[in-house]
Parts: sequence; C-alpha cells; structure tokens
Amino acid sequence: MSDPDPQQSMEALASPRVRAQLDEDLSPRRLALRRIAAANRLLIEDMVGTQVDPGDLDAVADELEALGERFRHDRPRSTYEGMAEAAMAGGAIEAFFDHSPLIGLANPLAPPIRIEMGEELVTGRVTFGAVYEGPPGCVHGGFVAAAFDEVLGTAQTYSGAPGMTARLKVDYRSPTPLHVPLVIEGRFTRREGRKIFTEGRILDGDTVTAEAEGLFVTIDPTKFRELAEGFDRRIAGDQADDA
Ligand SMILES: CCCCCCCCCCCCCCCC(=O)SCCNC(=O)CCNC(=O)[C@H](O)C(C)(C)COP(=O)(O)OP(=O)(O)OC[C@H]1O[C@@H](n2cnc3c(N)ncnc32)[C@H](O)[C@@H]1OP(=O)(O)O
Repeated sequence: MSDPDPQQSMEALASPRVRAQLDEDLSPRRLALRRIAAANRLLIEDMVGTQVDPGDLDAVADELEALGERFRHDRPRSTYEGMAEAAMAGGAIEAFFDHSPLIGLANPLAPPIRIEMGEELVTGRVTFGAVYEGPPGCVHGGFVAAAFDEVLGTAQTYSGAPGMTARLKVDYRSPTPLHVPLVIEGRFTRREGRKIFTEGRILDGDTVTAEAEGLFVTIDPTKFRELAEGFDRRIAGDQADDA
C-alpha cells in the first residue's frame, strides 16, 4: 500500500468532521434532518425520568407511535443507504458525518460532541445529558470510551493515513459528571508502519476524569467498500429470509 499524502488525508477525512458541524450552505433537507434530530434528542432527554402523569403515558405512546408511522416506510438499514447526500453516495462527505452517533447533528443519539482541530490538538466539547447516565449523576463508562474513540479517531488523521480502531485503553480516573461541559483532548503521538498511536484525556474544568490511549491501524480505503458490500449481501440474505 502506498503512503497517502497527509494533506490530502486531512482534507478528505478530518476537516469534513469540523465542516459537518457548521450550519453553512446546507440543503433544506439537511437542515430539516438536523432540526428533527435536535427535537428528537430533546424529547429523549426529557422523557428520561419523566414526571408525566401515569394516566397520560398511554396517550403519549399513541402520539409517538403515530409519528413513527410517518417514517416507517423509508427507514434505512444503514445511513449509507438512507442518506442520499452522503459520501458513499457520491455527495458531500460532511453529510456522512451528520449521521455519526457521536458528532452527528442529524443523529438524535449523538450527544453531540463538537470537534475542533488545532495544529496538533483535537478538542471535543460535549455535555452529556441524563440518557448517558451510568453511576448516579455520572457518564456511563461505555460512552466515555465511545467519546475517546471519536476524538482519538479524529486525532489519528494527523498521521496522514487514518485507519480503524484496533485497541482502545481507558483509565477512568474520577467520575465523569453529567450536565457539565467537558473537554476531550486527543493527540496523534507517532506512527510505526501501519500503526498509529494516539492519546487523550477528558477534563471537567481542571480535573482529569479519564485518560486513554488509542491504537489505529491504517487500512486500504477499499476495506470500507468491502464492508459496505458485505453489509449489502447480509441485507439481501435477510430480505430473502423474510420473503
Ligand atoms: C466515504 C465515507 C467514508 C468516510 C470514512 C470515514 C472514516 C472515519 C470514520 C470515523 C469513525 C470515528 C473513529 C471510530 C473508529 C472506529 O470506531 S472503527 C470501528 C472499530 N474497529 C473495528 O471494527 C476494527 C476491527 N478490526 C479490524 O478490522 C482489524 O483487526 C484491523 C484493525 C483493520 C487490523 O487488521 P489487519 O489490517 O489485518 O492488520 P494486522 O496485520 O492484524 O495488524 C497490523 C499491525 O497492527 C497490530 N495490531 C492489530 N490489532 C492490534 C491490537 N488489537 N492490539 C495491538 N496491536 C494490534 C498488529 O500486531 C500489527 O503490528 P505489526 O506486526 O505491524 O507491528
């Protein structure tokens, strides 16, 4: 495999994450999808621990089921399939990141983390709400790890040859609080052949709540295509089973 041009990789893979979080030059469809996701995110957050009168809960469920019916017919199996503007479909790569489960503004499951890319440091900013609760008042450790995966996954692009996460080590130093603006830092430290080393930490003010080391392994871009093709075959098999 030839070494990719670092500048090209940054352009192709890194900055679109940042551009994906701007509101500039968006099509009406993407703006609407982001609005829907934001409303959905708020709904999910507000529903956790709801104080709605128990007698009203069935009526709320009826409303949600009726709303769900409007989307059911075109529910995608994958965002690659469902997002006509996404990179895999030949459109703007930023649209692909709109669906990220960590940074995607059009994905209601995303907290979302806001990514900034400095000269050497990637900074993620996020406030985790109630739906991410693990220990009382604190972020579930799995979501801490997921946040690191995203931020270190961005930092690895500074290597010029980004790949997939092979190994993620997390040290949980102190509980990571909910409802508090957190800073997640990520750095590319070195590259050895296809192995890309990164490290990062999560800060609540001056307190380090967690530290991580991530190993990424450069892959041939065709691996993404193979993953997509394998997924298509699996779906085709499912549909044949359903018939
Ligand atoms: C167009 C639209 C698309 C846009 C595109 C965007 C892309 C940006 C997406 C961003 C997303 C955010 C960032 C999230 C990133 C994930 O979340 S990725 C998802 C989670 N990760 C995975 O699913 C990966 C699953 N694992 C694998 O597929 C394979 O194991 C790997 C990682 C590709 C490596 O396999 P391989 O290519 O066969 O490499 P292999 O020869 O086994 O290992 C190479 C070297 O790495 C070492 N190594 C491998 N695994 C390990 C390990 N676990 N521990 C230690 N060393 C290891 C080997 O020892 C070897 O070392 P050397 O002998 O060279 O010294």
